[in-house]
Amino acid sequence: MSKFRLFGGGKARNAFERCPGWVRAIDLAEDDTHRLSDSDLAQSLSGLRQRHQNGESLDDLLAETFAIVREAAVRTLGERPFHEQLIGGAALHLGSVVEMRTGEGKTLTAVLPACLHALAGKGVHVLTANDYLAARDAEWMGPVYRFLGLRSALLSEDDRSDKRDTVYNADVVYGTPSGFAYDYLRDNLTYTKEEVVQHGHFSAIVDEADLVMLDEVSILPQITAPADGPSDHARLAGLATRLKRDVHYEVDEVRRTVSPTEQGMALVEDWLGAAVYSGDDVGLARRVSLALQVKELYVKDRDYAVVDGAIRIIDAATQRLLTDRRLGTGLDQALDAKEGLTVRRERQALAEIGQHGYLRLYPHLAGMAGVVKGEGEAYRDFYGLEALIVAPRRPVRRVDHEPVVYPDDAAMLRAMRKTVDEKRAAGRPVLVGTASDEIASKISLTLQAGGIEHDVLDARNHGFEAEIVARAGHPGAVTVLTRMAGRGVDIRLAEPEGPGLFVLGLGPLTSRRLELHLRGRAGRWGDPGESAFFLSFEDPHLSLPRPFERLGDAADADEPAVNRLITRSIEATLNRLSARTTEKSAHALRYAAVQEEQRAAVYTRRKDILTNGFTREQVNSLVEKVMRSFVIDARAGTEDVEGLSTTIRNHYPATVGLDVIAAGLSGDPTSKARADLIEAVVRDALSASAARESDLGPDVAAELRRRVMLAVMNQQWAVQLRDLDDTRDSLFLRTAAGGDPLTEYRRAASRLAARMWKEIDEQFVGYWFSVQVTIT
Ligand SMILES: Nc1ncnc2c1ncn2[C@@H]1O[C@H](COP(=O)(O)OP(=O)(O)OP(=O)(O)O)[C@@H](O)[C@H]1O
Repeated sequence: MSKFRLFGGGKARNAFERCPGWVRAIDLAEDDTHRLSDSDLAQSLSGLRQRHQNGESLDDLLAETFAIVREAAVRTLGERPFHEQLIGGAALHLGSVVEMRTGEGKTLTAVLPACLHALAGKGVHVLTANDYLAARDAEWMGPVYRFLGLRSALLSEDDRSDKRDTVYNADVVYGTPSGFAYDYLRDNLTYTKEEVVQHGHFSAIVDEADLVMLDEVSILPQITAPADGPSDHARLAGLATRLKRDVHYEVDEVRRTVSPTEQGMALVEDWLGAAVYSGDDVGLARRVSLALQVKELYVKDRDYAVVDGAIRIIDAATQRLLTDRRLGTGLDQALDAKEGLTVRRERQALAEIGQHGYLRLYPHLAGMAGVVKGEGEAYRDFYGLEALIVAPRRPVRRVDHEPVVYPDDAAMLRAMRKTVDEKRAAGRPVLVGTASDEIASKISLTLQAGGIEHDVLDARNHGFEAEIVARAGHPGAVTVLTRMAGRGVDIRLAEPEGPGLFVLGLGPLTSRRLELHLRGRAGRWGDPGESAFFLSFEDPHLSLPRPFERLGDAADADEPAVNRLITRSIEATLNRLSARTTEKSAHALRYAAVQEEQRAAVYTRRKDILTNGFTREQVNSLVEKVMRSFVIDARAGTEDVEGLSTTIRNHYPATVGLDVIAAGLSGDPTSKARADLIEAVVRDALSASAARESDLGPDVAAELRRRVMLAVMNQQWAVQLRDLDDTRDSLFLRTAAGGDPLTEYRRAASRLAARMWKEIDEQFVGYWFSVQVTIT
């Protein structure tokens, strides 16, 4: 029996204690399932589905299901899931984040809980890092599902013309988080329930969880429309260049905020001749903030590049230029202005949800990753999930060498060429990887200069060429990898008894996880293998203490520096980098939570209306509520008589005369006169509503009530998203003098939410009476 280790505990630990029992039961069932015919095997799965419907829990059905799936995998793929995979699958079922080393077979592992959860008939979503992996896994595992009579489908990000409702009818859907999130957002902008494609959220299994659940939490899938925003970005960019860091504003690199000092605020207001910080125009305050943010936090050729007169964002992890990646409303425009380019038209978000927010919609959520160790706390904090390590099936035989540091990049590359040449000459397949595009291209040039033939696996579109992967395991083959290409590349040795793959990683340092991913390309399945890492003193992340800098300078040009202190310094750098990433994510999530809560409220209400309609009674009580508040909010005395009369007339065809209004407003809001006026207005509005109903006829009225309410909610939610964004960014400015921006933001957000709900009610009433209906 394989061992598995746990950190965390409590309830999770009790549940995991069942794993060994399950594994025994699955093994015991093996002979029986083995004897079943193909069709009987599929039949027994549908029998389990029936039993689940009759009340047996998924826990109770786990062993039988896994036994059937195991047999199906043997018959279709010729692969029999190992104990480690059974335990991994059970842990996924229990909703944890499972560490299974690269090559341990996570793809097949996920099929076990996916089939189990498919018994519930509510759809299981398997999410992975990119389209390529989703397509590969869906196709690869498809035969197992088909064999068992289950439907599996691929949700492709590229091909949006798919019949998506058919995709979601499948038992198991493979896709990317943003692909799923996009459909969720689209569903929440629809007007009829027939247009909705997702059948709710039940169970999600996330592959490459480290990337999807931790690193990319703040990726924000959005549906946008052009907005007509003010375009003073160019002027504000000019202003930003005149302000001085630490005099007029302060920068927090980790939180990625820029806050003006008192002196700075005074200067800005003076220049603009407007009260930027009074809170009246949060939009302007935000644009000032954005101008400062792009000035300080977005560095040209590190974070973005200007290509053919347009901004292209550089992916921090891969150093690759991203096409179509935007930073977010306002930021892109501020960046255009900073670079003196034509400012793009602003777009307004109609709907958005962070990847984290989307994943949290699933009551059952589980993840798997090659490395989980060290990140248990983040999974717990962000998702409330426990982390679990499944020990590798065979001990890793790979020899990992400590990183060594060369005086500069050129020396590092020369050493790389020498090492590659030696290993290749000895008949070993060699893989050279780096996180940086720049270094990757230099690797290739250096190898070329040395006459060393090689393939480059650069996964431009997240896909890699199968032939290159196939060649990569041959003796003497040299392959250069960029980071993303490392994910999921499965290099098989052409000579399993040979010395194994040699992996050489090159700086700059990024994260321990990436390093382990790269090293993990070698020594899979207990294969022999070896890995080494070369860095250089030019590495921007590597802050070595002074003596070592001198050591680097003084050293013979090609002599690497390696000693305990350097190793420790590298460790410290990696720890710092990962703490920083986690802190950034945590910070982003604290803010996102505010929006998430409001979105949940809006979408819940919307879903109710989409499914049940917006009834006549609901309309009436809304009409009553809105009229009541108009009358109560009006001031006593004569001054508001005209005002109130206009307000109510703007909302429905009122017949209440000015004299009645004047009489009603003669007392304070608690007076008898006021109560009478409320009653008169409400009665008048309700009878107008009844007339409207009968003019339209029941069917059209029902349709209109629903559509108007949904349209108003769509519109107001878009306004709310913009206001929340503006508030968030301008608060850094307003709270610069003190106070906690998050607390301020929460407070402001709830004020905005109250305003939004009130607007929704009032706008609904206005439209309900005024929308022209043409029946075609
Ligand atoms: N039970 C099994 N029996 C035989 N081969 C298996 C089994 N499970 C998985 N494999 C093989 O192991 C290899 C690695 O599988 P897979 O790519 O799913 O690993 P992984 O854990 O996802 O690795 P990575 O972290 O690199 O994505 C594949 O070639 C797969 O066919």
